[in-house]
Amino acid sequence: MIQVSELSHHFTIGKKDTYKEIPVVQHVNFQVEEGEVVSIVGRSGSGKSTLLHLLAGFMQPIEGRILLNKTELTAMNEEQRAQFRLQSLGFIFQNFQLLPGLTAYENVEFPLVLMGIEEQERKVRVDEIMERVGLTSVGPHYPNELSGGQQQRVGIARALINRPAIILADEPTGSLDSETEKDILMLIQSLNQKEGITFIIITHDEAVAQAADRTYTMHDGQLIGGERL
Ligand SMILES: Nc1ncnc2c1ncn2[C@@H]1O[C@H](COP(=O)(O)OP(=O)(O)OP(=O)(O)O)[C@@H](O)[C@H]1O
Repeated sequence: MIQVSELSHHFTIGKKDTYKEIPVVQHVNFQVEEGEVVSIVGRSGSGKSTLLHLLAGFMQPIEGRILLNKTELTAMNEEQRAQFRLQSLGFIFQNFQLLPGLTAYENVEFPLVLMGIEEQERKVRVDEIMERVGLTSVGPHYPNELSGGQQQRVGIARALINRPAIILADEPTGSLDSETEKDILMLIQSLNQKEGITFIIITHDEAVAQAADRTYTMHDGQLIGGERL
């Protein structure tokens, strides 16, 4: 389902004459099967978020290939990647990244507006997803009127709204207290088990890492481990 080969990326920092290349992802190879939950752990600055952003097509790697469901993401231009993301991927952020001027309902609905889906169908789909993640009563509320856990449920509902086969999550429980973290973890597990959604989750959290089928460790831009326990 996900096949990554020889993926490398560096950032360029500094001024024109004295610029430096900082390698961040180095010759990463890995595969994820349909329906797996894979976690990625590793020290701060080891390159985890950069790897996930490459998988989401937010940016293009310097080298290497990413195949998502047999589609080569790395062969697409920026606009094609954005379109592919909108149609086929979900992304969950640590700090939720909700639009503050939109209600919870409108945040979840937003990707469908971008996809040009008409209002009647949008309503059916948003209502169904909101119910599934336990958000029915908070639809009219703005993000700043919601708890952290509720905001993350809105983030998850938004990630689910395009019915993606793959969800990428960058520290999805990193801003939550431990009780709320458990709720969100259970929601992720139930989405995986009931709907077969594949998850790749970056985490610092032991409980989240342990709930995964496999765990990789990112170390200085390289991915190690990942064996099935
Ligand atoms: N846009 C950028 N320009 C220059 N350097 C960057 C950029 N983004 C990230 N970096 C650098 O790349 C390295 C890896 O960053 P990344 O965010 O991928 O690490 P991480 O493992 O996700 O860290 P954390 O756990 O703290 O989120 C860091 O040294 C960071 O400073």
